[in-house]
Amino acid sequence: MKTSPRMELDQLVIKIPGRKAGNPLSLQVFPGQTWGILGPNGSGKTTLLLTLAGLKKPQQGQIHLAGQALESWSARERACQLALVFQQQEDSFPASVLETTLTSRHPHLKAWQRETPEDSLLAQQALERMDLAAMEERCITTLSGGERQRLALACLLTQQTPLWLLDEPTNHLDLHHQISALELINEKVKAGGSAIMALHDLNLASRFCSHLLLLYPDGQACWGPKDQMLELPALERLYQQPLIATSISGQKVFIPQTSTG
Ligand SMILES: Nc1ncnc2c1ncn2[C@@H]1O[C@H](COP(=O)(O)OP(=O)(O)OP(=O)(O)O)[C@@H](O)[C@H]1O
Repeated sequence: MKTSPRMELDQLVIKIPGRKAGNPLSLQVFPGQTWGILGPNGSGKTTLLLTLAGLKKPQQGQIHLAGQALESWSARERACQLALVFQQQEDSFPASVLETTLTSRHPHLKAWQRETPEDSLLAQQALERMDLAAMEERCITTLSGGERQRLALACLLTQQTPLWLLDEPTNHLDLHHQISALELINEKVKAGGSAIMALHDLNLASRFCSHLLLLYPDGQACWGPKDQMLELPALERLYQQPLIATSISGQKVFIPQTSTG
Protein backbone atom coordinates (compact mmCIF):
# COMPACT_ATOMS: atom_id res chain seq x y z
CA MET A 1 0.00 0.00 0.00
CA LYS A 2 1.31 3.46 -0.88
CA THR A 3 2.16 5.62 2.16
CA SER A 4 0.60 9.10 2.21
CA PRO A 5 2.71 12.16 2.93
CA ARG A 6 2.47 13.49 6.45
CA MET A 7 3.01 17.00 5.20
CA GLU A 8 2.92 18.35 1.68
CA LEU A 9 4.12 21.75 0.48
CA ASP A 10 2.61 22.77 -2.82
CA GLN A 11 4.12 25.83 -4.52
CA LEU A 12 4.65 27.33 -1.05
CA VAL A 13 6.20 30.79 -0.84
CA ILE A 14 6.91 32.10 2.67
CA LYS A 15 6.50 35.77 3.61
CA ILE A 16 9.79 37.49 4.44
CA PRO A 17 9.38 41.25 5.01
CA GLY A 18 11.26 43.29 2.41
CA ARG A 19 12.33 40.28 0.33
CA LYS A 20 10.92 39.46 -3.07
CA ALA A 21 9.08 36.14 -3.34
CA GLY A 22 11.47 33.21 -3.21
CA ASN A 23 11.37 29.89 -5.07
CA PRO A 24 8.08 28.10 -4.53
CA LEU A 25 8.66 25.01 -2.40
CA SER A 26 6.96 21.78 -3.48
CA LEU A 27 7.89 18.74 -1.47
CA GLN A 28 6.42 15.88 0.49
CA VAL A 29 7.48 14.73 3.94
CA PHE A 30 6.72 11.05 4.53
CA PRO A 31 6.65 8.94 7.68
CA GLY A 32 10.19 7.76 8.43
CA GLN A 33 11.83 10.93 7.06
CA THR A 34 13.84 13.61 8.86
CA TRP A 35 14.13 16.81 6.87
CA GLY A 36 16.85 19.28 7.79
CA ILE A 37 16.49 22.94 6.83
CA LEU A 38 19.88 24.53 6.25
CA GLY A 39 20.65 28.15 5.53
CA PRO A 40 22.50 31.17 6.86
CA ASN A 41 21.06 33.58 9.43
CA GLY A 42 18.00 35.35 8.09
CA SER A 43 17.39 32.94 5.20
CA GLY A 44 13.90 32.10 6.49
CA LYS A 45 14.23 28.80 8.38
CA THR A 46 12.17 29.95 11.39
CA THR A 47 9.65 31.69 9.15
CA LEU A 48 9.22 28.48 7.16
CA LEU A 49 8.73 26.40 10.33
CA LEU A 50 6.21 28.93 11.70
CA THR A 51 4.37 28.77 8.38
CA LEU A 52 4.35 24.95 8.46
CA ALA A 53 2.99 25.10 12.01
CA GLY A 54 0.12 27.31 10.83
CA LEU A 55 1.36 30.24 12.94
CA LYS A 56 2.22 32.44 9.94
CA LYS A 57 0.32 32.80 6.69
CA PRO A 58 2.18 31.88 3.52
CA GLN A 59 2.59 34.44 0.75
CA GLN A 60 1.25 31.85 -1.68
CA GLY A 61 0.74 28.12 -2.04
CA GLN A 62 -0.73 25.34 0.03
CA ILE A 63 0.29 23.17 2.95
CA HIS A 64 -1.43 19.84 3.58
CA LEU A 65 -1.16 18.08 6.91
CA ALA A 66 -2.10 14.39 6.85
CA GLY A 67 -3.89 14.97 3.54
CA GLN A 68 -5.98 17.92 4.73
CA ALA A 69 -5.40 21.65 4.16
CA LEU A 70 -3.45 22.98 7.18
CA GLU A 71 -5.89 25.83 7.78
CA SER A 72 -8.85 23.43 7.93
CA TRP A 73 -7.56 21.82 11.15
CA SER A 74 -8.74 23.30 14.45
CA ALA A 75 -5.88 24.40 16.74
CA ARG A 76 -6.53 21.45 19.07
CA GLU A 77 -6.67 18.85 16.27
CA ARG A 78 -3.54 20.33 14.74
CA ALA A 79 -1.76 20.03 18.09
CA CYS A 80 -2.58 16.30 18.05
CA GLN A 81 -0.83 16.06 14.67
CA LEU A 82 2.21 18.27 15.06
CA ALA A 83 4.36 19.48 17.93
CA LEU A 84 6.85 22.33 17.91
CA VAL A 85 10.09 23.34 19.53
CA PHE A 86 11.02 26.94 18.83
CA GLN A 87 14.09 28.98 19.67
CA GLN A 88 12.56 31.16 22.36
CA GLN A 89 10.33 29.54 24.90
CA GLU A 90 8.07 32.08 26.51
CA ASP A 91 6.77 31.09 29.91
CA SER A 92 3.42 32.62 30.74
CA PHE A 93 3.61 31.77 34.45
CA PRO A 94 6.09 30.16 36.82
CA ALA A 95 4.90 26.54 36.86
CA SER A 96 6.87 23.46 37.84
CA VAL A 97 8.77 21.34 35.31
CA LEU A 98 6.23 18.50 35.66
CA GLU A 99 3.18 20.80 35.41
CA THR A 100 4.65 22.39 32.29
CA THR A 101 5.31 19.01 30.69
CA LEU A 102 1.78 17.86 31.53
CA THR A 103 0.25 20.80 29.62
CA SER A 104 1.45 19.04 26.45
CA ARG A 105 -1.29 16.46 27.01
CA HIS A 106 -4.03 19.14 26.81
CA PRO A 107 -4.68 18.78 23.06
CA HIS A 108 -5.61 15.15 23.76
CA LEU A 109 -8.05 16.01 26.59
CA LYS A 110 -11.60 17.31 26.44
CA ALA A 111 -12.22 20.86 27.67
CA TRP A 112 -13.39 19.72 31.12
CA GLN A 113 -11.12 16.73 31.45
CA ARG A 114 -8.24 16.56 33.96
CA GLU A 115 -4.97 14.81 33.22
CA THR A 116 -5.12 11.08 33.93
CA PRO A 117 -2.44 8.97 35.69
CA GLU A 118 -1.41 7.81 32.17
CA ASP A 119 -0.80 11.43 31.17
CA SER A 120 1.35 11.93 34.28
CA LEU A 121 3.27 8.76 33.48
CA LEU A 122 3.94 9.93 29.91
CA ALA A 123 5.20 13.29 31.22
CA GLN A 124 7.42 11.62 33.83
CA GLN A 125 8.84 9.19 31.27
CA ALA A 126 9.64 12.10 28.95
CA LEU A 127 11.38 13.99 31.78
CA GLU A 128 13.35 10.87 32.60
CA ARG A 129 14.35 10.55 28.94
CA MET A 130 15.59 14.15 28.90
CA ASP A 131 17.50 13.77 32.21
CA LEU A 132 15.10 16.10 34.02
CA ALA A 133 13.41 13.64 36.39
CA ALA A 134 15.28 15.02 39.40
CA MET A 135 13.99 18.52 38.60
CA GLU A 136 10.28 17.80 38.15
CA GLU A 137 9.27 19.95 41.12
CA ARG A 138 11.56 22.87 40.16
CA CYS A 139 10.05 26.11 38.92
CA ILE A 140 10.81 26.47 35.21
CA THR A 141 12.11 30.02 35.70
CA THR A 142 15.11 28.55 37.59
CA LEU A 143 16.25 26.28 34.72
CA SER A 144 19.42 26.88 32.73
CA GLY A 145 19.25 27.42 28.96
CA GLY A 146 20.09 23.79 28.19
CA GLU A 147 17.67 22.48 30.81
CA ARG A 148 14.92 24.62 29.29
CA GLN A 149 15.67 23.23 25.86
CA ARG A 150 15.48 19.69 27.27
CA LEU A 151 12.17 20.59 28.89
CA ALA A 152 10.88 21.75 25.49
CA LEU A 153 11.92 18.37 24.04
CA ALA A 154 10.25 16.54 26.94
CA CYS A 155 7.04 18.48 26.16
CA LEU A 156 7.33 17.48 22.50
CA LEU A 157 7.70 13.84 23.49
CA THR A 158 4.72 14.05 25.85
CA GLN A 159 2.51 15.58 23.17
CA GLN A 160 2.84 12.34 21.16
CA THR A 161 2.28 13.64 17.66
CA PRO A 162 3.34 11.98 14.41
CA LEU A 163 5.11 15.13 13.14
CA TRP A 164 7.71 17.24 14.92
CA LEU A 165 8.79 20.73 13.82
CA LEU A 166 12.01 21.83 15.51
CA ASP A 167 13.90 25.09 15.26
CA GLU A 168 17.52 24.39 16.17
CA PRO A 169 16.73 21.55 18.60
CA THR A 170 20.36 21.37 19.75
CA ASN A 171 20.37 25.04 20.83
CA HIS A 172 21.99 25.49 24.29
CA LEU A 173 22.65 21.74 24.61
CA ASP A 174 26.02 20.31 25.62
CA LEU A 175 27.57 17.72 23.32
CA HIS A 176 26.06 14.71 25.07
CA HIS A 177 22.57 16.20 25.13
CA GLN A 178 22.86 17.33 21.48
CA ILE A 179 23.42 13.75 20.42
CA SER A 180 20.81 12.41 22.80
CA ALA A 181 18.23 14.91 21.42
CA LEU A 182 19.00 13.95 17.82
CA GLU A 183 18.95 10.25 18.68
CA LEU A 184 15.54 10.77 20.26
CA ILE A 185 14.34 12.39 17.02
CA ASN A 186 15.85 9.51 15.02
CA GLU A 187 14.13 6.96 17.22
CA LYS A 188 10.81 8.70 16.76
CA VAL A 189 11.26 8.82 12.98
CA LYS A 190 12.33 5.17 12.80
CA ALA A 191 9.10 4.29 14.60
CA GLY A 192 7.14 5.94 11.76
CA GLY A 193 7.21 9.59 12.82
CA SER A 194 8.44 12.53 10.73
CA ALA A 195 10.59 15.50 11.68
CA ILE A 196 11.42 18.80 10.03
CA MET A 197 14.19 20.73 11.76
CA ALA A 198 16.33 23.79 11.20
CA LEU A 199 19.98 23.09 11.94
CA HIS A 200 23.18 25.11 11.77
CA ASP A 201 25.53 22.16 12.13
CA LEU A 202 26.24 20.59 8.74
CA ASN A 203 27.80 17.50 10.30
CA LEU A 204 24.79 16.81 12.50
CA ALA A 205 22.57 17.33 9.45
CA SER A 206 24.72 14.89 7.50
CA ARG A 207 24.42 12.33 10.28
CA PHE A 208 20.83 12.66 11.35
CA CYS A 209 18.77 13.85 8.35
CA SER A 210 17.41 11.78 5.48
CA HIS A 211 16.52 14.83 3.37
CA LEU A 212 17.68 18.42 3.23
CA LEU A 213 16.19 21.73 2.16
CA LEU A 214 18.76 24.43 1.42
CA LEU A 215 17.39 27.97 1.85
CA TYR A 216 19.42 30.79 0.34
CA PRO A 217 19.07 34.37 1.65
CA ASP A 218 17.76 35.59 -1.72
CA GLY A 219 14.87 33.11 -1.56
CA GLN A 220 16.37 30.46 -3.84
CA ALA A 221 15.98 26.93 -2.55
CA CYS A 222 16.76 23.35 -3.43
CA TRP A 223 15.85 20.12 -1.71
CA GLY A 224 16.15 16.36 -1.93
CA PRO A 225 17.77 13.30 -0.34
CA LYS A 226 20.73 14.37 1.80
CA ASP A 227 23.41 12.71 -0.33
CA GLN A 228 22.35 14.81 -3.32
CA MET A 229 22.30 18.01 -1.26
CA LEU A 230 25.58 17.69 0.63
CA GLU A 231 27.74 18.90 -2.25
CA LEU A 232 30.65 21.20 -1.51
CA PRO A 233 29.96 23.99 -4.07
CA ALA A 234 26.29 24.26 -3.05
CA LEU A 235 27.16 24.38 0.65
CA GLU A 236 29.97 26.89 0.18
CA ARG A 237 27.60 29.11 -1.78
CA LEU A 238 24.91 28.64 0.87
CA TYR A 239 27.11 29.79 3.75
CA GLN A 240 29.56 32.01 1.78
CA GLN A 241 32.20 30.00 3.56
CA PRO A 242 35.02 27.87 2.10
CA LEU A 243 34.79 24.31 3.44
CA ILE A 244 36.90 21.18 3.43
CA ALA A 245 34.93 17.98 2.77
CA THR A 246 36.06 14.61 4.02
CA SER A 247 34.48 11.34 5.03
CA ILE A 248 34.64 9.42 8.30
CA SER A 249 33.19 5.90 8.44
CA GLY A 250 31.30 6.60 5.21
CA GLN A 251 29.75 9.77 6.65
CA LYS A 252 30.35 13.11 4.91
CA VAL A 253 32.09 15.60 7.21
CA PHE A 254 32.60 19.33 6.56
CA ILE A 255 35.19 21.53 8.20
CA PRO A 256 35.19 25.32 7.72
CA GLN A 257 38.40 26.68 6.22
CA THR A 258 39.91 29.58 8.11
CA SER A 259 42.39 32.24 6.98
CA THR A 260 45.08 30.21 8.75
CA GLY A 261 44.15 27.03 6.84
N1 LIG B 1 8.40 40.93 11.88
C1 LIG B 1 9.46 41.09 11.09
N2 LIG B 1 9.74 42.30 10.55
C2 LIG B 1 10.80 42.48 9.73
N3 LIG B 1 11.63 41.49 9.36
C3 LIG B 1 11.38 40.26 9.87
C4 LIG B 1 10.30 40.01 10.75
N4 LIG B 1 10.32 38.70 11.06
C5 LIG B 1 11.37 38.17 10.42
N5 LIG B 1 12.01 39.11 9.70
C6 LIG B 1 13.20 38.92 8.87
O1 LIG B 1 12.95 37.80 8.03
C7 LIG B 1 14.18 37.14 7.75
C8 LIG B 1 14.03 35.65 8.03
O2 LIG B 1 13.98 35.45 9.43
P1 LIG B 1 14.04 33.99 10.06
O3 LIG B 1 13.95 34.16 11.54
O4 LIG B 1 13.03 33.15 9.40
O5 LIG B 1 15.50 33.52 9.63
P2 LIG B 1 16.34 32.24 10.07
O6 LIG B 1 16.82 31.60 8.81
O7 LIG B 1 15.54 31.39 11.00
O8 LIG B 1 17.55 32.93 10.83
P3 LIG B 1 18.53 32.43 12.04
O9 LIG B 1 19.47 31.42 11.44
O10 LIG B 1 19.23 33.69 12.41
O11 LIG B 1 17.67 31.88 13.13
C9 LIG B 1 15.25 37.80 8.62
O12 LIG B 1 16.01 38.69 7.83
C10 LIG B 1 14.44 38.56 9.66
O13 LIG B 1 15.11 39.71 10.12
